[in-house]
Amino acid sequence: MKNLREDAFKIIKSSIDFVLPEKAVQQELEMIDLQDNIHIVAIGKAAWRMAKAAKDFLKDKVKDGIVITKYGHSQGTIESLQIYEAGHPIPDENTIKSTKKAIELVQNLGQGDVVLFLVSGGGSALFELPVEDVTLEDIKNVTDMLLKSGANIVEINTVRKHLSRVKGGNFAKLVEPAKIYSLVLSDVLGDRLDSIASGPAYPDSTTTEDVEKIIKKYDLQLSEKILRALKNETPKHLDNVETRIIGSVTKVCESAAKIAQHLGYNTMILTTTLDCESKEAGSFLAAIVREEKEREEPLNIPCAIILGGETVVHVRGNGKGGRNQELVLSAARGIKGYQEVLIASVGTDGTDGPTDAAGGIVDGETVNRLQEKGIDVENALNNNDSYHALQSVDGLVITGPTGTNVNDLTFILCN
Ligand SMILES: Nc1ncnc2c1ncn2[C@@H]1O[C@H](COP(=O)(O)OP(=O)(O)O)[C@@H](O)[C@H]1O
Ligand SMILES: O=C(O)[C@@H](CO)OP(=O)(O)O
Ligand SMILES: [Mg+2]
Repeated sequence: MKNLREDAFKIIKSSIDFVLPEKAVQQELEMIDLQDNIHIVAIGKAAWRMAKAAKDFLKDKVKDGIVITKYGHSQGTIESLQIYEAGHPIPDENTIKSTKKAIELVQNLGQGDVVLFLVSGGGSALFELPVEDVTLEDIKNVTDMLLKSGANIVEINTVRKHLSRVKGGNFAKLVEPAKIYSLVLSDVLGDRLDSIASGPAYPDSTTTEDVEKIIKKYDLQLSEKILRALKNETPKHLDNVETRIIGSVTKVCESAAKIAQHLGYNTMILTTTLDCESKEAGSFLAAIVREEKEREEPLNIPCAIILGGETVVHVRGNGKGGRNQELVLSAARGIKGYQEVLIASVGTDGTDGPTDAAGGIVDGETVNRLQEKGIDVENALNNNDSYHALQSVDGLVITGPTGTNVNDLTFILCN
């Protein structure tokens, strides 16, 4: 007899453990011949663990360095490195303060110097110094508007890059003439290096014309000042950078598949590029569950169907939630009454939206349990209040910050 819920938590924990950055950072450093006097700059939600792994491996070769991560994501001091925490997903004063410190660290380096740049998602909010005339307040407003617009991360970062002195390759320019080795943990579908953390050390493929299209597409209401600032073009060529991707959503899907197989499920990775509206993804997953229960297609049961990606939410209500929680709550509607089924979805960084949950988990009884509590699923979804709905039926997955960030893992278990 299988315990689907227990298995789901095992799959979540083990597959996230598998994509913690330590091993990947070390493996990559073993292949690069770095001399002494290395300067570490680590940004993003996985910055602390990436920097710790690099320092443990390179030891005294590290001259100095800086870690900029999200609040609650650092785990103490690291010898020779300054550690900062700042606001995410909306940047704050500490974002600017620590970014200035990073610039100070690199701006007077010479040709023989090397910056080891450790990049992970979250970097866009955590690493920022706006172009002239644009204030932190402006950046906060634009970020908030973009995050709620339903724009995907590539579109969001296309706009952010054109307002920044460090994004879109601009940081690499500040590091010149020193060289940058960049190790990147990808949380962007298709591993687009100019989008991950807004590509501070990668030639930017997006243009001011792209920015204009995005403003039109999402009807963004921006001031004259911001529109003027958005005319800044980003660097298209960089000569001082070498970049390697050391982890992505594909890896977490592969590890989830292995664990599910080990637990006795027939397993398939359906996609690693799920990118539609969260609610629609939920409905689609419910349809797959019904197919499994009615016809045992596409897999014989017991089965685990795994998806990776990053869905989007048009936030219109004023509830609390995140894209993974919204996805599973939406899915709960379509699997109502089915026995021995489960759908789970989590952010591998341990935080889904502005909540303390990594994601959510639902089964065939979830909607009935919500009704017993007097919660209407449609209302909760319309108000983007998936967190409180799931909380009332023990449907939240809480892991705390994981120290990695390779996007979202979603899966179905059927027995
Ligand atoms: N109440 C809500 N319900 C669902 N999604 C939300 C809600 N509030 C914010 N979001 C979504 O959460 C996203 C930010 O969540 P977060 O997990 O920090 O993203 P990431 O892990 O990609 O940094 C925003 O893009 C927004 O669309
Ligand atoms: O920093 C960013 O631009 C994005 C993508 O890398 O990460 P997150 O969605 O975690 O903020
Ligand atoms: Mg993201």
